Amino acid sequence: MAERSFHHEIQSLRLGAGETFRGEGILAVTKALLQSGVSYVGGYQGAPVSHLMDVLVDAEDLLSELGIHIEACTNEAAAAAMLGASIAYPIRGAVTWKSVVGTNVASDALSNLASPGVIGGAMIIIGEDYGDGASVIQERSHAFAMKSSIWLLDPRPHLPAIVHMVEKGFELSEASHSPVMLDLRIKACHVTGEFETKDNRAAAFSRNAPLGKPAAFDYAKLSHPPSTFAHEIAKVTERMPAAQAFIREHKLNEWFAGDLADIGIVVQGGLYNSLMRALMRLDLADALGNTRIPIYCLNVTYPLVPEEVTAFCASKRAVLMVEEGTPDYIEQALGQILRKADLQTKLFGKDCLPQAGEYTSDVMVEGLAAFVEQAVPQGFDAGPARKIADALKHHRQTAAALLDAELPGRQPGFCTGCPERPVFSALKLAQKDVGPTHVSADIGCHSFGTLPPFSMGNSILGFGMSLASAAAVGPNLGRRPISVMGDGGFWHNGSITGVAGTLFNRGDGILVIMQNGYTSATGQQFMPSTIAEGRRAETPMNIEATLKVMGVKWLKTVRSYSVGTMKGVIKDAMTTTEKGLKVIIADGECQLARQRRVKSEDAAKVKAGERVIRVRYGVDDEVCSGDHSCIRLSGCPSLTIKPNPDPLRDDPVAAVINSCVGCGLCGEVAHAAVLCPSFWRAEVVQNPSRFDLWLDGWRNRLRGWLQAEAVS
Ligand SMILES: O=C(O)C(=O)Cc1c[nH]c2ccccc12
Repeated sequence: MAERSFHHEIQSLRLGAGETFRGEGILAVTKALLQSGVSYVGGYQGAPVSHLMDVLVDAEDLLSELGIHIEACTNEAAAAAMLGASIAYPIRGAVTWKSVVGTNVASDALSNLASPGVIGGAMIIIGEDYGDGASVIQERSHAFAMKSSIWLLDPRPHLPAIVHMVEKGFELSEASHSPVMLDLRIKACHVTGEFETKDNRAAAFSRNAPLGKPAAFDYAKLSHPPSTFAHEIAKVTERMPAAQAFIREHKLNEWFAGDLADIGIVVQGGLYNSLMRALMRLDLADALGNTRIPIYCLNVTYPLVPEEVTAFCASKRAVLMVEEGTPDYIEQALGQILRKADLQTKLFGKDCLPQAGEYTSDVMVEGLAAFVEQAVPQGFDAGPARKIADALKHHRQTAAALLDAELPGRQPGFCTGCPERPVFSALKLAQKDVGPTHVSADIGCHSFGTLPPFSMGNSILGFGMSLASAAAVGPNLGRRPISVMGDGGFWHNGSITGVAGTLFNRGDGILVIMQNGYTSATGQQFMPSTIAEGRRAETPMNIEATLKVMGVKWLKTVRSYSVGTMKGVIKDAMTTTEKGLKVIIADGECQLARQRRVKSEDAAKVKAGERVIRVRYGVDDEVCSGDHSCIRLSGCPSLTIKPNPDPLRDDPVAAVINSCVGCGLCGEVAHAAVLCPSFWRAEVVQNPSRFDLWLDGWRNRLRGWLQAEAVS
């Protein structure tokens, strides 16, 4: 169902003792969970951990053999809540989501989960969506670990290390009675490699072997006062020391020796590979992992183990803390540890490396060069390292200057045939007539409406929060704001924070719900109102019916490709004298999901000799005026330009390329904007019927006559 098929990975999940798993980091985690004897998994998909849920959903058969329950949670708070109750039992559970945003959503449940103390290991696998490839705001998840006494595992991106930390993570959770977070950066999720597998472990208690009775009632185990006061003390007096002892005894943090022994580097485990690459480029390490500067690699970034820190630093004149993002929590903690131990080791960190932004190997090359220059290790000349760093910087600058002149920008945008594109065309056209208003954007594929050619959105907030945010703008703007939300966002929280809130407060405004049937941006997962693959029968939730029951009176469902109708409905919503929330459901299946579905359905039909029609659009070169309004209004990747074949005209003409899926928007937009008669529509018929062949014969004959007429 989702974006990718995981057939291959699912086979790998069955590997036993002594075999070799090959694949991506995030999928190695799934195998590690099975080896750890979890009783359930849950989560909410999002980059870069979507695949963790997807592969487990696809591996339903294996999970039921092992008795593992899987819950596709409606949001991250629901996922955290699962752990919050299961910690009272001797069962292990793992949940996953993207961070930092998902952690924000989960934070209420998370605080409560972290209070009473854990019996069965509780693990949260967070996809740290930070850095150049990230899709959300840039903040650190580290703060959540610190404030809630949740231990933060940050394994170096190496499959055996990641798997080891999953397995040890559960033990740590149980030994210290605390939840743990396994923090996987984008690079760690996608790093490929191999590890030696173990047999999967069925849990002692699971769906196949139920506990049978509830936990004994114990008020002291409830995150409710006055128990919470005791929990707060237990966190610092018992759980933290137990965690530190476990981390030390099981050597979760790693030491790598080097000959420049009077300096050292402390690094977050997740940054280890980039650090090694940077050291290699500076001739300070080799490809086999041998380093000249000693490294203390923190596979657990919270809590720190002060004895380990002082042992590493005691013989060193200077250490560099390589810690990504802001604030520099670990560097501050190192400073305090050194000070309290009265060590004179000089501490470098954010003075050599940037305060903000991803620590790529390029960034680290510069920071390391600055560090060795200032730290002056004995018997070492920092000159060559500085030279290499400068040469690399110069090389990058030269390349950037050259590229800047030659390469056009390539913005991300809607897919070919996306049902959300026409809604923005209609919004643009409607605002031309009734004037501009505040467009409250949201998270999802529709957030691409904020980019050219639409460039619409005066604010964009968290997932499902567009309508809630419009509550402050509407009354003060004097115009109805338009909030855009996906069906994914509606179920994630918009139905409550937005719709219920607006109705309750008798707010006046417009909500456009993009109903495409999936949480598309995260990889086309199913959600409560998904109707694909017969889901309606199983989960009969329906947005239209839900809105009616909630009390929405002004409610219209419009086919999203009908630009003219949509424009009219938006204008009505903007101008009607009727007060209150007006909801427009823009209905159109995610085209990526649809193409995947239709492609296999059509292939089967063609094979069976059945008649199959594909619709294609094109532009008549002779009619196209070359003004390209169609491109400006649509932005479809299949709609482009080509040289004008007419030798008497030099303007390029519009052209539809082969990736067209026949959604028809180019024709529709032209119609709604009263622009252009140059679009044609064709039907490609496979396995034609006798009627098709007869019709085709007559059409050919007619064309022949007309051509003969034109020539004579
Ligand atoms: O998958 C992504 O990249 C997303 O941004 C989607 C998403 C999943 N969970 C969220 C919680 C808050 C904001 C966005 C998301």
